[in-house]
Amino acid sequence: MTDWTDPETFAQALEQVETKEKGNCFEDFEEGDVIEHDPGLTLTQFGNESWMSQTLNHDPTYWRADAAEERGFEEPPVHPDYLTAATLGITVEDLSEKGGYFLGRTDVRFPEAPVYTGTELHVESEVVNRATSSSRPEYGIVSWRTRGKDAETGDVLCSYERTNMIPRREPVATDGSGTTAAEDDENDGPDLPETFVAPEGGYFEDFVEALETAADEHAAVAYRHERGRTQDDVTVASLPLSTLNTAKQHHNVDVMSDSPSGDIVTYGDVTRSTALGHARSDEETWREVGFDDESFHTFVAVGDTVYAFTRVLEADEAASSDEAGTVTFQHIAFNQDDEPVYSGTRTAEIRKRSN
Ligand SMILES: CC(C)(COP(=O)(O)OP(=O)(O)OC[C@H]1O[C@@H](n2cnc3c(N)ncnc32)[C@H](O)[C@@H]1OP(=O)(O)O)[C@@H](O)C(=O)NCCC(=O)NCCSC(=O)C[C@](C)(O)C(=O)O
Repeated sequence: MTDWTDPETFAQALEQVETKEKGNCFEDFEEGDVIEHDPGLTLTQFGNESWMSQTLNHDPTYWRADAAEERGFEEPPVHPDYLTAATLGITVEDLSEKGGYFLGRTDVRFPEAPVYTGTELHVESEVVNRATSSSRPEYGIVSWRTRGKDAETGDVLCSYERTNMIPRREPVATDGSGTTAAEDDENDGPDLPETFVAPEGGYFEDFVEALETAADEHAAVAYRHERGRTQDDVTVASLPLSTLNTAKQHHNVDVMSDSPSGDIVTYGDVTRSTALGHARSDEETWREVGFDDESFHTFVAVGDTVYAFTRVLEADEAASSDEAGTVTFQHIAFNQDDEPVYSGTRTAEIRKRSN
């Protein structure tokens, strides 16, 4: 009788059998397709707190009943970064489990009303664009518009448009016209302002004052945050799986050894949330309004440290509450070699100093 566990026999069996594949390739997506994602999850206090603790998002509003009540919430709400990561995590099985990297996202929006733990999330996505990659024939580029809804009420809790590199079944011939970083560098040297201004504090008025100072001098409001978070097994593998993100990029070292990164990499939402956590620790955040033009520039892996840099772009008195004003930031996450790994603009309401 055949011993199927004999290594030689088993190796041959492995070669001959069909693999029940997961996920979809570039060719499987058609513009206009709407995909209702079967996985869904309940936004739990444990999931919320694990995400926030590990990404250094320690704003007491999300942790303590008295601080939440002071902000007008019934209890500590779900953090917008965990909500965003969970909305995306649920989509991975259908959209990006096949591999390929998260390149960018824009138009990330949240409603004004807070979301509380216990809410069941139901997510759907529409394919909005498919494009050939001119530099990487084995991949295509796909964009989806995704909506995370309260499964009970149907209210949209988080929406965005995301773009990924997605493996093709068959590589295509390309013109190879992608511009390389070296070519870009040849054209321009750095063009930075002479002076950098940092706000004195973290209230809305501090950002307004810093912008006014910078307007008077040939200057920009830009500063770095001191904290860094070295990536470990928890941030790279555990946090994405806690959002049902099944992308092999984060937990299958075997497959990833033969990929552009050569190793498992941090989930883009962990990298970005960590940098935002550093930035928020130096401000009085009132409410997250949205994010645009988010890009992931290079890989982050176990052992890399995520730091954050902030530019303040605009401040506006108008906000959903008299207690806050609206500030637009550009945040850049960077690693221990000072290489940008993520950038994006963020619009947030920032608390005003009480008189
Ligand atoms: C992927 C790498 C190696 C390619 O690096 P490269 O040097 O080959 O090229 P590139 O220029 O950066 O980008 C390749 C192509 O994508 C295009 N592209 C680029 N960005 C955008 C964008 N926003 N929107 C639309 N298109 C974009 C770009 O224009 C170019 O087109 P081309 O081939 O025709 O010249 C490099 O960009 C890189 O290392 N990026 C970081 C990727 C990363 O670490 N992402 C986060 C982790 S993966 C993840 O979280 C996964 C997730 C969430 O679980 C899940 O989707 O399932």
